[in-house]
Amino acid sequence: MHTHHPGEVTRMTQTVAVLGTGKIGEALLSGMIRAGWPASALLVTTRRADRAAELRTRYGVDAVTNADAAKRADTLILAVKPQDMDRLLDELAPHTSADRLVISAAAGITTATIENRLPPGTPVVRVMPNTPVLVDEGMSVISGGSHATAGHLAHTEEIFGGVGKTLRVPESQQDAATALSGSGPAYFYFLVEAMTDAGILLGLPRAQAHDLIVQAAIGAAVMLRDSGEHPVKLREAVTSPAGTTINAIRELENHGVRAALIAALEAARDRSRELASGNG
Ligand SMILES: NC(=O)C1=CN([C@@H]2O[C@H](COP(=O)(O)OP(=O)(O)OC[C@H]3O[C@@H](n4cnc5c(N)ncnc54)[C@H](O)[C@@H]3O)[C@@H](O)[C@H]2O)C=CC1
Ligand SMILES: O=C(O)[C@@H]1CCC=N1
Repeated sequence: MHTHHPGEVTRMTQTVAVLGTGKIGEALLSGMIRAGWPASALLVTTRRADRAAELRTRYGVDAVTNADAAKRADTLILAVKPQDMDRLLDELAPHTSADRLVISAAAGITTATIENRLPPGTPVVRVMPNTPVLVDEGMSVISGGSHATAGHLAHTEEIFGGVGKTLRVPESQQDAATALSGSGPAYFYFLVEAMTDAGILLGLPRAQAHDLIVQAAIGAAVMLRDSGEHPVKLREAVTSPAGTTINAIRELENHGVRAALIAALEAARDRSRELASGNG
């Protein structure tokens, strides 16, 4: 008896192209290969020939032109910067057809903007992934455009679900999701960097300070994910009466760290909105 994973048939018969293979494009490509996509079903496009050669060697995938990718691939994943999207859509439009699924990972760019530039009826899905897709702990936030069916969304989840979690949201929430989740890892890296500096100030060697903070981050992250407890409860459990932690917390409050984070994520959301209007 054979048991078929519903995704298997799709995977064997579908070609997926990653257009623009920079940081997020390559992260996704490597994740798809780890998740079992055959290299023969994957195409990439790049701006530079040496980059194409590098990706061919590293992953065994074919590097082609954007026009060829549009002709050959069933699913096109657009992973160029929002500022480069206009030009990419110009290159694709004459060669693609409405039976292609177009997935955009670009911050800010709406499905309507992409639909308007491609053959009428083209299904478009907007996804905001993040770089932890590199370690299969990504978060990909997904919204369908006006021609995206349940099947298109499921196919998108199959691709991005191989490298982490997925969540569907209405497209009106994508700018917020970008601020929280797309940019989110950067805030944690920033905190680790700052706290490692603090360790230096307190006299620890940099490597030890780094390791202590990273392990605190991992421990805290796993507890946040697995304990089912509210973050306030978890923090209270660390904060002993008249102890060390409360002294640190008072300084964080004095320096407005909570308000700073709220303002920071609001600024990221606003920038995502600006990028929608092609504001380089
Ligand atoms: N870096 C991140 O954490 C995340 C990035 N994104 C989105 O992913 C997109 C790419 O971001 P990054 O990977 O950080 O930038 P990146 O600059 O590393 O990658 C973009 C790549 O696209 C290539 N490119 C540009 N125009 C091209 C064209 N016409 N044909 C072929 N290749 C072309 C560039 O040479 C570059 O390698 C952006 O739209 C960004 O909003 C989304 C989620 C997270
Ligand atoms: O910084 C950016 O614009 C991209 C989108 C989300 C993460 N990186």
